Amino acid sequence: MGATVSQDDNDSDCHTHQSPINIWTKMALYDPFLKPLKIQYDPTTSRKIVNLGHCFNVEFDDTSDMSVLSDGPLNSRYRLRQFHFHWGSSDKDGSEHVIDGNVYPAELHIVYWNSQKYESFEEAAKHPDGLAVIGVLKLTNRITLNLVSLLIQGKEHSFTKYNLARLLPNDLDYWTYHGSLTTEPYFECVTWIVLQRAIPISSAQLTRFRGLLCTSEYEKPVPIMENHRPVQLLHDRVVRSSRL
Ligand SMILES: NS(=O)(=O)c1ccc(NCc2ccco2)cc1
Ligand SMILES: [Zn+2]
Repeated sequence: MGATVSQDDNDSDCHTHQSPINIWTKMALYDPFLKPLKIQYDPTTSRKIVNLGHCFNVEFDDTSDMSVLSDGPLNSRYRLRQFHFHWGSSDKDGSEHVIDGNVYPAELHIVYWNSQKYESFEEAAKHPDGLAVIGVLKLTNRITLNLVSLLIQGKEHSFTKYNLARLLPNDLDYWTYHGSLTTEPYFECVTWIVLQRAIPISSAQLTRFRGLLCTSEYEKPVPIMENHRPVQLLHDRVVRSSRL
């Protein structure tokens, strides 16, 4: 009889840095050496918005260091690749990270890769310091209005001069921990930076998310009702906070 593989192979000892997690704010360790996030953004780098079937991405030109993230918990400069959202089948759930047991209706992920050490996003994703993802809850109408034309999987169209700053709160205090991609291939390559300021998102905007279809033109329409992963075990990790 061969060895039995645990149902969720993330329990095996080589998958102990998975994401998302429940952040118990009272257990987070204030680290005075954490710097403020430095977010440099050039609106001319936004390229297109695309329905990937399980979510939609706003994608950027990441052929040079035009829109970059540095400082914060990071030791390198990270280049902006894309941002996307996670949501639920109702306003009661949807976020991936959970704060003191509280689930939010949706979560934005702004995905950067370490262009100082690695040649490409795909290469960076194979290393523990390869990616940095900012998690935040915020939505502006321009994105949801664009979803109307992205209804079916595979659809995309140009999305230029987008001002990313509209997605971020003024207060950039954050929790940070080492974790993974929250979808396949679940690589443990992400320095997570979860903003402490959650900005409300309207129910109408969430409804438009759920209106996105994961089917193509010729199939029976199936909406992307939810695409958030359950929280994972913290194991030996400590979450640090940029604010006392
Ligand atoms: N939800 S997320 O921010 O953790 C996230 C971000 C990016 C990918 N990309 C998937 C991928 C392909 C090759 C390497 O990586 C998957 C998940
Ligand atoms: Zn994500």
